[in-house]
Amino acid sequence: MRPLLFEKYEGLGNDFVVVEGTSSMLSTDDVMRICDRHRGIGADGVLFTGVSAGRPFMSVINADGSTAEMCGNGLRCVALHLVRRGLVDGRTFDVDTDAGPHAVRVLEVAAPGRVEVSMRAPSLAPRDVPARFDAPLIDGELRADGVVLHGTAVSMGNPHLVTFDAPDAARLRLGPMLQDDRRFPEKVNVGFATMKGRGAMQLHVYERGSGWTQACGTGACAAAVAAVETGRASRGAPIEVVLPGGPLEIVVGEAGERVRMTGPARHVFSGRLTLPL
Ligand SMILES: N[C@H](CCC[C@H](N)C(=O)O)C(=O)O
Repeated sequence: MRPLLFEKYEGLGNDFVVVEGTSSMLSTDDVMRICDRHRGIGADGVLFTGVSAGRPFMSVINADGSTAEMCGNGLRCVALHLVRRGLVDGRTFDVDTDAGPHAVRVLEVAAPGRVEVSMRAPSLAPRDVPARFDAPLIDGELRADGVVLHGTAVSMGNPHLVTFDAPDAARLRLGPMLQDDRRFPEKVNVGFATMKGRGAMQLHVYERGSGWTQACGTGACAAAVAAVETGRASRGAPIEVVLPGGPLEIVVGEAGERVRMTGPARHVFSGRLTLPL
């Protein structure tokens, strides 16, 4: 039996258990039980954070125990946590993630919990997503379960497939199906977007390893990038991405530049549990 101190956070209803330490602290079973909304705390994932050798870090484990390279809503929650706990100086700092050498940059942690971050630059290269296509998938035709739709594959450090033309009636069926599509060897987060003019969209995301969530930060970034790459939105202009849990403001920079995401993060409660649950 071992105690575990944790903090519960949420960003637009995408909720996380935040633990100071590394992901080696918990087994896959621990994470799954912690995230279980009936037998545990309940969360879309567990975030591990702290400062190592003077560098803030974040690691992400999904509710099903799978590892994710990046988490946008989680990053805002971790940024708020690091500031609340006095583990970083000031309001602007870099955070190392498992998405490779380019740290993401927290630009501002403003009260009450409005956080602006500079996400790493997106990539549409199939090898980066990763995806089994010969060329970048930009409004490329896909067939799934007898439905013909068009999708754009984007890496935000984690893999995303965004479609603007999936029939609403098919969305609930297509989300889980496309998440496991064999063309995405590490599975994929699936975003179903509907443009509302050039500066706004509605978005529902079926997340890899967590299912339908109230919000997906990297999904909002990927959908904004896909909208720009397919001519549905403009670079440099704010795009309001409205998710079931609320809106995020995304600004897509020039090609190869970072994507800015602004939205809320909220500390819900502190807790202590005894493992194994
Ligand atoms: N399920 C995602 C990680 C969490 C992403 C999402 N919660 C966000 O805010 O970006 C994946 O496996 O890539």
